[in-house]
Amino acid sequence: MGGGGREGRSYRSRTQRKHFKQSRENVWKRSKADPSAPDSTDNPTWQPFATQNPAFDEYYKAQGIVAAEEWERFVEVLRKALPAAFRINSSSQFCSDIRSQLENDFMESLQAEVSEEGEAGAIRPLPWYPDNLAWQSNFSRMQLRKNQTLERFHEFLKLENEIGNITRQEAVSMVPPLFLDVQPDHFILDMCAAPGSKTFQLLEIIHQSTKPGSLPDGMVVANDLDVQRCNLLIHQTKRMCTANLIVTNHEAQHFPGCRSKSNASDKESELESNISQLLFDRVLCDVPCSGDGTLRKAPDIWRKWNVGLGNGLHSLQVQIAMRGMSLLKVGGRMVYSTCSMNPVENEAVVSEILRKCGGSVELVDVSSEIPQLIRRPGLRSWKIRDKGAWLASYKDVPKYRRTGIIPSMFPSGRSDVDPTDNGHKQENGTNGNSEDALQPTEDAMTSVEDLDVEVSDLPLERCMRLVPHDQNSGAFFIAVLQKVSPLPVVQEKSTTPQGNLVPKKDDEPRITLSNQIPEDKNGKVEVADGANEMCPEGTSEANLIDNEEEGAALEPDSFNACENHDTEETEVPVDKETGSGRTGGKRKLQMQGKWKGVDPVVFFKDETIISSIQTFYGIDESFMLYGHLVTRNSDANHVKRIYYVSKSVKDVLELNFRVGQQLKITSVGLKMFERQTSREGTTAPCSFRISSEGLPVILPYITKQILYATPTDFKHLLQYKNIKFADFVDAEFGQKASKLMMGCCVIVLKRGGNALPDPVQVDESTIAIGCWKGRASLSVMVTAIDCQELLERLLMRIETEKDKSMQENNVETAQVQDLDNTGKNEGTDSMEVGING
Ligand SMILES: C[S@@+](CC[C@H](N)C(=O)[O-])C[C@H]1O[C@@H](n2cnc3c(N)ncnc32)[C@H](O)[C@@H]1O
Repeated sequence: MGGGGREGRSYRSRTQRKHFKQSRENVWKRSKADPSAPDSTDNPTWQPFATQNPAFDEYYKAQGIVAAEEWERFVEVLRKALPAAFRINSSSQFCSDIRSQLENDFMESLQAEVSEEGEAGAIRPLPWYPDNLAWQSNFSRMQLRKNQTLERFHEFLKLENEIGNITRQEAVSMVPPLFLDVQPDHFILDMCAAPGSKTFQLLEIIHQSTKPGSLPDGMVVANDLDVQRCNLLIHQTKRMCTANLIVTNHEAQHFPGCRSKSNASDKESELESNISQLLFDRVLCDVPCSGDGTLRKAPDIWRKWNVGLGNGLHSLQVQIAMRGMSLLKVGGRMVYSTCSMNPVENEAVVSEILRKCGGSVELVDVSSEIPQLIRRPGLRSWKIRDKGAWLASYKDVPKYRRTGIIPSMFPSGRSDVDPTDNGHKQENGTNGNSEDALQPTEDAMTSVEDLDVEVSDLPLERCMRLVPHDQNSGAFFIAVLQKVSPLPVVQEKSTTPQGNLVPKKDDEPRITLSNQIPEDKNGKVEVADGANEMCPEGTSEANLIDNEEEGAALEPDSFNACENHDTEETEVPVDKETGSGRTGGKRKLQMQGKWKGVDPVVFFKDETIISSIQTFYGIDESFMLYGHLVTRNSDANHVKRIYYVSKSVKDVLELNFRVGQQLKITSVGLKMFERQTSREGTTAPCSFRISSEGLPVILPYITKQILYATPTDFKHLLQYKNIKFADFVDAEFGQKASKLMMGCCVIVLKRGGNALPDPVQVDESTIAIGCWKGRASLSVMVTAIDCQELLERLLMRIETEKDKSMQENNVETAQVQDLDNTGKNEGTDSMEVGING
């Protein structure tokens, strides 16, 4: 099982959050859908959400997802607002500091508040999540605001959330990635990934044991059909600052297989890359679902819920899961999950996967994994509700409903109907699809007890259903599947609605009627040839351009997308773009790529620029630049940002070129270098600065333009953003800084004694920031909010270290005290006072 380990992780950057901050809802503000929202009483037109639905009660009582005697408790908890849960980002440099703050400070102080007022619960780590990295808080927003201790906690949550050091995520939604057993060298496909909370977790896991400056061998492909939701995903994952992620925009059920047909001309590239097909070690299949497991968070679902929602999604869920299975390597693991409680979206889908895959896929017994997590076994028996009637097996389905209600929805998956039988239960003559009667009929209620329900012979008890009243959470369904051998050739249309088995002819595309999954040519692995895929509906060109401008990590060089970004993110004077490359003030014409509206990703190979960067920063040769840099612009003279990709991503990009760009990539790579467009910038020897997010990866390899600063001067830089060389407290540092070449430089916080390694040595605790060496001063190139966070964290660390330093009574003590004193002048705007204080 993978999780966020404490040790040996390489910490990633704390910056690159401007877009994220702008676009992301601040989840610590009151949500409209929060039924417990205290301020709602101020609004006379406000109506609480209905928190009941007779069709829901009838359906789930009959399915027996909880025992009859538990029903009242189950719905009572379902009607309560969900406690807020959040995860500490294990990739954050301040992960341990934040955890200690929660464990040693807030847990205690908040508990005091709770006992004073006689209320239950405060904050607590979720016992089943590794390393105390996931937490749950039981305070309402009103409570958070009403006294000083809680207010402080509220501010902490808001800041860390905004910075990206914590991520709000429903507790149960954190579970599926934990069951994937992810290793750092795994290729992982997250099929329906937006808004990306699980993608983020997966990235954390693959990064957790990498050393500073190295990258994991694995990678994540995060896919979603919805372009706007892909943007949310990109914003989420940007905080991870990873070079090991590709974001794609496909229908998951038709995700391209990228199978390369090797021939002589491919030989050269085959030598460089060891993949000839895009297969994955792990697949997360967190499919679209009816979402009734999120009722506590989204109480409007009470009103909208009907049985048709689940019935209508079953086929798509099977298709997506089957595509996932076909893209999974033999020996690989796939987790199928939904935030729905409905067996037709859960056990029925898992059963159909097992049936279709024959013995080549097993449902894994994970009962011994994450033992602290309370879960219920999957059901082996359920029934289908349609048009106000209960159906025990497919033969009960009226003929006119046999396209909407299909055999795979039933426990046996059998389609054995008498072709002359019209279905005996009811014929009401309507032909609508899947809207249930709002009020169950007396007949339907009585008939449910008399149903001769099918019982599956598959080991479905190995599936997991998390229910709200077991651990005060939302509900979730999880199944862990392992591919033990190649998928069988599907020779027959196995579970067609009509139940007729049609032998497959060799020249026909191998398609199973019930799920429409294209299967591959050799019949061993069912991988669709994605070469002819069309742009999915809804991904218009306009949408895609919006997408990229708002947040794609590897944006096309759209000129209007980044100017503000430059000026806001850095304190360095930055000129507006010259406008070269613009077409009449509008976005420049796009390069012709396979995917309409998405500029192709190209490898950046301009030797002059690469070697100028290498020389300027003295980048050690062991850091692979050639072949790892990509852009969206093939004109090197106009490239504004250069992105870095890991070896694994590089291999996939190369494969993608060989197979005719089957992947529609909306984002890839870690922004490493940005062209400096200010007047000062263009006269600097190197026109590319190192971006904040790329800095942690390249830091250990930089040998020039890098200096240590004392804690005092480092803190002053963060406080005042721009300091004249003569004004540094450490005059030697000021002098050294003045001798750097004009342009971007890196300032590393000096810790410990005076003997400093040269070149700079980097470990997990190294704190470094990008600065700009100008004519007379040094300017910080870090966002204001990141400066604030760094300052606070530094003060906290220094407070902890102060005692140690005092005991040793060395030179460092004086600096710590000095810094401590200046920290008390936090509010002052005067640099003079700050420095002299
Ligand atoms: C349950 S949400 C995924 C949540 C996500 N895994 C997370 O943890 O943040 C389902 C996602 O599936 C996407 N989706 C719906 N139909 C899809 C399809 N055919 N292919 C791929 N994604 C699809 C939706 O846009 C939605 O973002």
